[in-house]
Amino acid sequence: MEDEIKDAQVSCLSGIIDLQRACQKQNLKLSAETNQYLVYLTLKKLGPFVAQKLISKLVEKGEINWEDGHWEVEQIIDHCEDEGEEYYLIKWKDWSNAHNSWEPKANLECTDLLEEFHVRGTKRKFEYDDSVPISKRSRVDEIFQKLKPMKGKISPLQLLSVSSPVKGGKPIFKGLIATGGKYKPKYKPSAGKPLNPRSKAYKQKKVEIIKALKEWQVHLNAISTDPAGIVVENNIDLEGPPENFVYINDYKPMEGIIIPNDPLVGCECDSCLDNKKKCCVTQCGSEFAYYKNKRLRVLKGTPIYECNKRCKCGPECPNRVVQLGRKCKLSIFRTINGRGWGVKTLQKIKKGSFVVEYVGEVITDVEAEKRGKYYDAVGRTYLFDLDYNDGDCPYTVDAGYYGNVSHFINHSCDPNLEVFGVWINTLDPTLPRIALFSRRDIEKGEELTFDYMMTGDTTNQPPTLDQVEKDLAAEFLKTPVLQTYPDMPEGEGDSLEVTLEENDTLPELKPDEVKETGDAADSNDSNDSNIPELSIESDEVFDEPPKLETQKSELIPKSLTDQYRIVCQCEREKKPGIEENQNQIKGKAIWNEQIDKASTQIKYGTQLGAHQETSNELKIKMTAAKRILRKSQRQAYASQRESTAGKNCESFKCRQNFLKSLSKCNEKHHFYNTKLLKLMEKTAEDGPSIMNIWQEHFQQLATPTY
Ligand SMILES: C[S@@+](CC[C@H](N)C(=O)[O-])C[C@H]1O[C@@H](n2cnc3c(N)ncnc32)[C@H](O)[C@@H]1O
Repeated sequence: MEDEIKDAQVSCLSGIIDLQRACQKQNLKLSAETNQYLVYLTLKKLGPFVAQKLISKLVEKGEINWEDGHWEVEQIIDHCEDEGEEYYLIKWKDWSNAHNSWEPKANLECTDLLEEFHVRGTKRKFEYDDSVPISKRSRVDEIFQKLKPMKGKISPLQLLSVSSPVKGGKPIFKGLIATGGKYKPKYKPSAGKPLNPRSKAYKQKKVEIIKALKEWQVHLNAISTDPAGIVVENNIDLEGPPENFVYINDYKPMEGIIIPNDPLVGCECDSCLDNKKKCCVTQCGSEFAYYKNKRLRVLKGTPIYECNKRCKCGPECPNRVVQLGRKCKLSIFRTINGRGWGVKTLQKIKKGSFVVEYVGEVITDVEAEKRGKYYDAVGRTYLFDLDYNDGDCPYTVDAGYYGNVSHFINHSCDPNLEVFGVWINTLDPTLPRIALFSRRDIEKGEELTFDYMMTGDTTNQPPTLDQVEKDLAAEFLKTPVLQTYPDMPEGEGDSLEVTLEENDTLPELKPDEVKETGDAADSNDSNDSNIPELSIESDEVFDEPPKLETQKSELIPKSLTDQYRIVCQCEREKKPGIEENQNQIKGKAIWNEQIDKASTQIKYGTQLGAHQETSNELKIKMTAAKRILRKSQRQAYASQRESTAGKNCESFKCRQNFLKSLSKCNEKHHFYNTKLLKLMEKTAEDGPSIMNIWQEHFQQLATPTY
């Protein structure tokens, strides 16, 4: 099951988009270097075709000003006609032949070169060396090099925001569709420039689109035989119903392929679930796939055999699930980040539930090879290899032209759906049905996704990111942190063991409370190389303590370190005559060191937050950690106030609390830094040098020093 998708070219953009969006939300600005790196990653993920298309759109919109000559025609190489429209194959100045593109005549202003081409005719053909195949990667690198002078001026989101619907094929823009001249244009160029969303024409068009989508929705529901309905929504752009797409309910075999539909065996059970061992499933050598509630009980990769039309059991049999159709109401919606249409659920889905079947044309491997090349060229993929039979894969499902709602389901590296091969009335091992089940509980409104590349472990459910985070947290919570504080009163123990309990949680903060620190905004414009030297100035991080009437001015703490001294002093005042002994001095040193480190962690964490970490959750936790420190600070003041007022000195308790809070804080920071490191590693893949810079930072920070 390793290569279900032929020539899959889809990489997940979600990470980059989420990252930038989260940054925007928190008013964080990426450094120019980081931005450039993300642009590079985005271009790489989009591939040269789509990347060029989006860049051209930005050029058209005037958001990018190429230096003069960037899209200058160097030579006209070839000419063709398509549906009455004339096209020329252009070699662009300063771009390699890999970027040669077919352009409609109307786009060209180089009359001299056109004349010269026609005079020269086909006698003196332009020659270029295409013996060395130019990789997509190197073409992306070339585009990136051209964008480089605009350092920081173009962002991944900006790039994706101009991505537009692809209707059956691709519109041709100036300097687009770099085919290296190998494919001739098949599609007419799009008419005119995109409409201004505020214009009357746009609104009028929108009304038409909504009407067309409504009609399409009615049409889909009339054809669909599934028990649950389909809704169509587009609140994003002017994309109407897709052209060249026919809704079907079952596989549509291409000419020459026959899908058998008469199983030789069926079961005779009264109750299949109670009679698992004798049921047809076990006879087929597999496990009973479902619980009584019809949810999955088998691991990813297990073949599913359902009771078939020869079986005696009725539709209520727990072993009839996929064959009863989709029971979950879904919506085909327009994504906001350049991924075209997507599918979301309109109701909660429990883990292990059948969601939808992947249907399409069943084609031969030879035909799949051909179509794969085409899909590859237009940067889309709908091919699903039915290679469940030990590598033997005579058939592929193509949902590109014929399909159901699953045609619109997008890819994710952390998907919520899992693919299973299901055999019902067709028991041919090379012709399973493809069913998508939920990998976890899915909330109403969540987009449904599956991993096109099917790269995960085929025997065990791969842990979700969420699970990984939980494991990481559990790891930290498990390890007791021993804090030794030698300066303890007798009887209280010479060491204080601070262990975080499972249920020890940081105070809940609402996202808007995050703003209160202001630290992130301070470092908005800095980049990795100019993280300022750290100093521990309490007023930068903590509240100004309340002034005490009875307090001597020199006792007003300026920093946490000072605060500790006050606590010590307060201790001494409680026990006059006791000199500061070696233990106390040592204890004080440890104390100071801990406070310094905690503050450094907080400041570093905040700076990281400003640079790379954009998770709102992290910011909340950071603020919460600071709050814990502030709270202990307040406690220290309170106890100090009590002691100076001659009341029962609570300073030990206070110090204990303080220590506990600090330890908690340290752990949390260590946890989040490690988490950040993991996240960054996950995003890094094969990124260039900036990754190393980041990793160095993270490695330093992730090393527990206390
Ligand atoms: C099976 S279709 C999914 C529906 C598609 N979005 C549409 O509008 O028809 C697969 C195509 O959607 C796009 N796509 C799907 N998942 C994506 C992702 N995570 N990031 C970027 N593009 C994606 C790619 O163009 C891919 O070839």
